[in-house]
Parts: sequence; C-alpha cells; structure tokens
Amino acid sequence: MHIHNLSKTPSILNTFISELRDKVIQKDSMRFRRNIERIGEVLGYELSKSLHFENRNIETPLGISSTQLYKNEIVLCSILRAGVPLHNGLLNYFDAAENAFISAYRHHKHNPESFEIVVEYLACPSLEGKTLILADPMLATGQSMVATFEALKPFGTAKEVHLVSVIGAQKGVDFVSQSFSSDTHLWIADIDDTLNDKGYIIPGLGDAGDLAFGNKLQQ
Ligand SMILES: O=P(O)(O)OC[C@H]1O[C@H](OP(=O)(O)OP(=O)(O)O)[C@H](O)[C@@H]1O
Ligand SMILES: O=c1cc[nH]c(=O)[nH]1
Ligand SMILES: [Mg+2]
Repeated sequence: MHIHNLSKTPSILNTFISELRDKVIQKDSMRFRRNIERIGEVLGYELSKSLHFENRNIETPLGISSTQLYKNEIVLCSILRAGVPLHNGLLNYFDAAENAFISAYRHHKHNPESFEIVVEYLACPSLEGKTLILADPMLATGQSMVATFEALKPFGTAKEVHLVSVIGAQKGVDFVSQSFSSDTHLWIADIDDTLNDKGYIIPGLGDAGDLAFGNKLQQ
C-alpha cells in the first residue's frame, strides 16, 4: 500500500487537525464538521496529483488554452455517519463524482471491549473500471474500512482504490495495509501510535461521529 501521511510535511492542515483534537474547540460541532470538510478538500487535492491526465483544449473568449484534465471516473464512497463531512469536502473538489454511501457501526455484543462491524445501508453505482475513493475520518482498528470494501465487491471491480482518512492508529494502518492490494493508496492527515482497549485512537480526538452529529443511544 502507498501510505501518504500528510502530517510529515508541516502545513496549514496541522491547524485543522489540532482544532479537531482540541477538547475545547472540538465542542463547536459546526467548526468540527467544517474542519473535517476542509481536511477532505486538502486530501482530495493531494490525491488528485495521482490521477490520470489527458491534454484538453479549452476555448476562452480570446483563444485556446491547452491544459491537462483528469480522466478518471470517480466514485466517492463514505462510511456513515462520521464520513459525511469528509464526503462533503471531497465532493467540493471532485464535483463530477458519482456517490456511494455505506453504513458501518460497531456492535458491542457481549462487552464494551469486543465488537463486530455491522454493515446495513448500502447505496452504490457500478464500480467496474472506476476509481473508488473510500472515506472515513477515523481509521482505528481498520475493520470498518475492510468490512465496507468487502460489502462493495458485488458492485464491480474498481481499477484504482484510494482510502481517505483524517486520523489513524498505526495498528489500523498496518491492518488495512495487509488487507488491501499493494497498489491501493491511503491518504491520511495524521497517524497516532496507540489504540486503547475500547478501540479508540490515543491521543486521537474522541468519537468523531458524536462530535459531528451528537451523542447516540446504544442499541
Ligand atoms: O477502524 P475501526 O475500528 O473500524 O473504527 C473506525 C470507525 O469508527 C467510527 O465509527 P462509529 O462506529 O463510531 O460510527 P459513527 O460514525 O456513527 O459514530 C469511525 O467513523 C469509523 O467508521
Ligand atoms: O478514536 C476513535 C475510534 C473510532 N471512532 C472514533 O470516532 N474515534
Ligand atoms: Mg462514532
């Protein structure tokens, strides 16, 4: 897997990430969602450099401008709920993309430490020969990414796969590296060292879905 950890090069992205992490600033849910969206825009811009380009002539009112435009057919898929603001950020840039949504949540069957990933809702166009961008802001154990990719398989084989995430735990990054093919790209804003026994990223930022959209009752 090609891992692009954008925090390795300090940039304005660090400002957005630190606001997501900051326990006071993150309480402003509108700013929290907007920061995830802004990070989606930055990650989308970086990802765009790896797309395939072709020469195109654009007619201006005064002449012809020759340029290179990407030719990939993009399907943007995000994992509900926390994926929604990241999806919006990516879609701001890849505005011609087709869209897919999939739900994945942790179901704690026996105790808070053990869970399985339940995939329920899935709406997806054909993926055959297309460029799939699979987005989820948190890559903790990596199980949601792997389970959703598995659930997308009946929709066709994408030619290229890009995973987009905001904060990952090293363990989850290692898990997706082993589970996806070696030509998959991971675009991630930062990677933390630790995962606690409840599967939360440490230091991380807390629960991204709750911070973006409010607490939910456990079912
Ligand atoms: O890498 P994993 O260990 O699978 O964990 C990551 C998942 O956990 C979070 O979702 P959550 O279950 O909290 O659902 P939510 O988006 O509805 O809050 C997050 O948005 C990812 O989907
Ligand atoms: O740290 C984590 C792990 C999973 N999901 C989150 O929202 N945060
Ligand atoms: Mg959550």
